[in-house]
Amino acid sequence: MALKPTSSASTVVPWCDFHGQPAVRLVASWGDCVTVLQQGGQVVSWMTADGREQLYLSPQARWNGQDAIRGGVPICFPQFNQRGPLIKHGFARHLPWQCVSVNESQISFVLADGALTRRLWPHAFRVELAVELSPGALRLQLQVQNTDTQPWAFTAALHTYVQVPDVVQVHLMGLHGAQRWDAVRDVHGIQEGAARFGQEFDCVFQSQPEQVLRLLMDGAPSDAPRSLLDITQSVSCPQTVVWNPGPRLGARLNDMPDDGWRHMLCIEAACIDAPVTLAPTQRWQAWQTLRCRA
Ligand SMILES: O=P(O)(O)OC[C@H]1O[C@@H](O)[C@H](O)[C@@H](O)[C@@H]1O
Repeated sequence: MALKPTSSASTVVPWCDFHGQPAVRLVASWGDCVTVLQQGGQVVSWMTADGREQLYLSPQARWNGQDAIRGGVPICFPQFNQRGPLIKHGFARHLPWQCVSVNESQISFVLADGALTRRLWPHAFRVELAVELSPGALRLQLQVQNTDTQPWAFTAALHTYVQVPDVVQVHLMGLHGAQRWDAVRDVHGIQEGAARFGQEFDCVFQSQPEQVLRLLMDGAPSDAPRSLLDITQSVSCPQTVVWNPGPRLGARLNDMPDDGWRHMLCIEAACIDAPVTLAPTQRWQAWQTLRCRA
């Protein structure tokens, strides 16, 4: 699974090096900047013009070109978590993707089936991730196409790691009244008020109509402005997964520092409870947007 910069013939790709791995960095004219790794088509940095990094990336992430990278926005495809026979969260985050276009505000990467993926999952497919910058905002658009002659089914998620000053101080609003499955306790219920963190948190929420999640990061140092992030997702993602390992599981994750759990919160646009079946040529699209409101 050697990672070599590849791109389509018509695109001149401004490759850069990111922890020894090929990546593409886009700096928009207004100063926001995004970096997408060839491995997994994974966004690994989104820095707004004020110089703030908005995504969490573990300082102990493994940069060997194969292991899943802890942070940024891993793409889970064609399987979410361990809900099927494939490796956890599917193979897409482990493989080299191809950069197919770069312009002043957008980078697109593609993963298509090949000999390796067909050994793991015997289907022809094309997955495209478009990463788009606008001032203070990041939009991730995922398109999955069946390029096979038979139907097949998948689950998927945009597994976004948001960087937070201190997760214990964070309020995640916008989920009040949502049905939730608490995967840590295996309990179904309804979310009351804002979600708060401090212990292992792993919940699948049923998305609500017009859902806007608002992350209020109170833990910023007192001289820093109070910061807010709004997160929306397409209706094609009927679930939102919220994950933080907390101190005990965090200490067992060897690709994360012991206190790493305090600085991240995963908010994932997900389509996982019912697999999507695509007929030949059919496409499915999903998106997630993150918007800073300082
Ligand atoms: O360690 P991984 O494979 O990247 O997965 C991290 C987490 O991803 C989340 O999406 C799941 O809900 C958790 O159950 C899981 O532990």
